[in-house]
Amino acid sequence: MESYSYGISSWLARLAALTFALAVYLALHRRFWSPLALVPGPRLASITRLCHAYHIFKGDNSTWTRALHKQYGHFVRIAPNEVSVSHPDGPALILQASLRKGNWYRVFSLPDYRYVNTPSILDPKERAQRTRLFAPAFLSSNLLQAEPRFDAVLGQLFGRLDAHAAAGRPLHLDRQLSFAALDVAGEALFARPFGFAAAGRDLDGHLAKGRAANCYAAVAGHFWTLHRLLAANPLITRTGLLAGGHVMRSTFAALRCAEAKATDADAPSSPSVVDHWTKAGRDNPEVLRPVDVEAQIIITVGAASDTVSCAIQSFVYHMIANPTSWARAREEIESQRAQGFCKDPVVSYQDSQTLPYLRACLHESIRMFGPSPMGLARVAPAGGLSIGGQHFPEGTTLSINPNVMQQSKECWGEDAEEWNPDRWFAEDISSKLKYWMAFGLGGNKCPGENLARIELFKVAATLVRDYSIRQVDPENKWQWEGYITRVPHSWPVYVEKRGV
Ligand code: HEM
Repeated sequence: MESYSYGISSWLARLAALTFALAVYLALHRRFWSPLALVPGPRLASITRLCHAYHIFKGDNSTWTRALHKQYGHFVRIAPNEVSVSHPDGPALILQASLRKGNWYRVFSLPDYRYVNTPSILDPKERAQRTRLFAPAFLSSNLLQAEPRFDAVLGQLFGRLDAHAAAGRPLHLDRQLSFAALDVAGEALFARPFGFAAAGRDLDGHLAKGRAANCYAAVAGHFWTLHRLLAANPLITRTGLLAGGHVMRSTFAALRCAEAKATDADAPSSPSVVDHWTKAGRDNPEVLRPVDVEAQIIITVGAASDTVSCAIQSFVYHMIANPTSWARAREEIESQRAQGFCKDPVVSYQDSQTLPYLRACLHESIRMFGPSPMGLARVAPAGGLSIGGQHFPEGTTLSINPNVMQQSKECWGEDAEEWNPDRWFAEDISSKLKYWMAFGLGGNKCPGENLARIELFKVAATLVRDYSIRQVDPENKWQWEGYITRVPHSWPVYVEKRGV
């Protein structure tokens, strides 16, 4: 018996020694013999993905990546097989070329790996085929048919501001903006709100759960095999442990309703995004199964609120820190009002397009602090890819972080890190637009950009016209975590309503 247990422990010791030797070999290989060995970056990052994953988990991936580029230059090895690129040719060669997406994107298969949607499809041709069916629903002309319904939701948001202004109470604008963005998304997608803006509070802990899921997914995408076994496993989703919540229940109820409406000859005109998509599914059953439409809707609901909330927060935060910009934007609106524009209770999208300075401020605030903190990752094609004289072998993951490019002095000039909306009127601005990539670039660009722009312009114009806003503590800096989306918080404000 003794010799039997001695035999087992000796085998275990040998197994441990072998595992250790393999790990050392792998580390040495990645560090010194990999084709990327000469690309600079933190030593630990060249050996293990854990270093990058740690910064994603901490929520500071975007600032970490920016600091690394300042230290190491255009190319930084942020993981054994991933190089972050800040070379000015990078956006065109990586994002505007039709390259396969990095494996991380598979994490968007939600609720589990059986569900395929456009962000989780890595192959560019396959993705483009499906995007062609989904995209028409997001044309501005379609979305704007729902503008009166958006106004009803935004009216609830501004009603909340009015109540806080009247009571002189501090307001957590970040939360109210997220509620409104969720409900505008509900209106656009299903022609019904989720009910957050009316309630003025989180329902079913959606925001908190969503942010935990955002953190989990941002990390889990880099550990796909484990994720597939655990959270993205149909056996787990069937238990219902991870699904559910008010938004999911409302989403599926609205979907069933859209499917029923599809067979209803008396269905009203002005179809919602989901009406368009269920019809596209019926017309193209070989490409788009009902489950594919569901997968696309789930991801779209998830992508539509914190992004918009972050962008509007960025606008307000930067504008109140730069009161001359706020005053100039208000002057612009007043002069348009004198000519009969911008008079609706919530400024119409059409009227907001007569405000070039406001547009410049919106673009500048998203340039300074955009909602997407992750590097947008693509894979070097057969034959590899050369950028600025550096060759990357086939299969290397090359990522571009929008925040790095948007504040690069090489791309934007010496004042790249400073607030300056006037840069958007400079003669050479068109040559810089390829470095403004808050919505991504190329074939994978954000499909929700039109909806986001409608919300951003309407809310920004109405806020500047009707309110004065200041932080409760003017010295306070907002806080934020950046996982898949950056979510600022902890900067309560006082609002004052203007007599307009
Ligand atoms: C200011 C607001 C927004 C910003 C800055 C933003 C930004 C982005 C970015 C950077 C991407 C990834 C591009 C890439 O992987 O290369 C993306 C993808 C996506 N966005 Fe947005 N987004 C915003 C609002 C919205 C809204 C309102 C919706 C929905 C109505 C939406 C839906 C999506 C979807 C579904 C994807 C995945 C697209 C795909 O790969 O097929 N986004 N967005």
